[in-house]
Amino acid sequence: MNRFLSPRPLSRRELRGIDERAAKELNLPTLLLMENAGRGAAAWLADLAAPAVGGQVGGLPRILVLCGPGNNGGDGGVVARHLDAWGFPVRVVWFAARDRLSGDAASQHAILGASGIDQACWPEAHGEGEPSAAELDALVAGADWLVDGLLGTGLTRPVEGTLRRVVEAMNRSGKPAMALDLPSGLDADTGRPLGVAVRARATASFVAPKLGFGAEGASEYTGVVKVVDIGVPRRLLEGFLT
Ligand SMILES: NC(=O)C1=CN([C@@H]2O[C@H](COP(=O)(O)OP(=O)(O)OC[C@H]3O[C@@H](n4cnc5c(N)ncnc54)[C@H](O)[C@@H]3O)[C@@H](O)[C@H]2O)[C@@H](O)CC1
Ligand SMILES: [K+]
Repeated sequence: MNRFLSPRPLSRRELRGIDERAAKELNLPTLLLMENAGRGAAAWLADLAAPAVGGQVGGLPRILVLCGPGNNGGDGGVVARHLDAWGFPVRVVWFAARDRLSGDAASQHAILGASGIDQACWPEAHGEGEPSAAELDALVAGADWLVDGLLGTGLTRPVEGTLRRVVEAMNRSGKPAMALDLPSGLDADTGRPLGVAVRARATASFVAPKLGFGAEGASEYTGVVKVVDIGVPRRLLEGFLT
């Protein structure tokens, strides 16, 4: 976390603009930004989930990372790899068909596969069709902490179908969850859920807080918010720094 400069809350458009500039102008691969994002979130989660534990593998809480089809899911893959390297029992479930994953998310899926980390794509593992509430309840029941890598700033419409059922199961479980970038389903600009949204214990917000986090009732979904800096140089943040 950056104790020095922190950007003001940004809109979804401003955020995606910074992401694009970082990739285009700096020739900074988005995989590197994703690595910084996931590593920062994982380090915070390790402190939240295992505050007193250190140095031994036994007894670390079980982490279930739930990934969506895009780069928010890719962030989840990075979180899983770092927590696994620190000794946490980790499982990753992608709620997207393998051939639907592309770009950085597909890279992270391949890296997890090569790392021998327990991961599955729901459609392949459970057949087509919507997961049932009971199946999802059983999945999240086996975890102590959940990581929400379903949807980030790519959210463009109310959460429907499978992802809606996953969000509802996460909320029903009462398990503590860390949201990556923002709680899945929360509109970054209004701070209101689009249909449904994850009620997180903590939100690791990349680059800057989202405009909507200050809205009435948004903290029910974000929980405690921390900004995780991902290596965007100050020049790209000029004009946004408090
Ligand atoms: N671009 C970058 O440089 C970085 C992006 N990062 C991550 O990338 C995220 C944005 O990734 P993406 O643009 O791939 O999008 P997301 O991963 O947020 O969303 C994935 C896809 O879900 C689909 N979708 C949108 N609304 C939906 C809905 N209601 N129900 C079901 N599917 C829906 C869209 O096709 C979208 O592309 C950020 O929130 C952040 O977590 C980080 O890795 C940091 C670096
Ligand atoms: K999320």
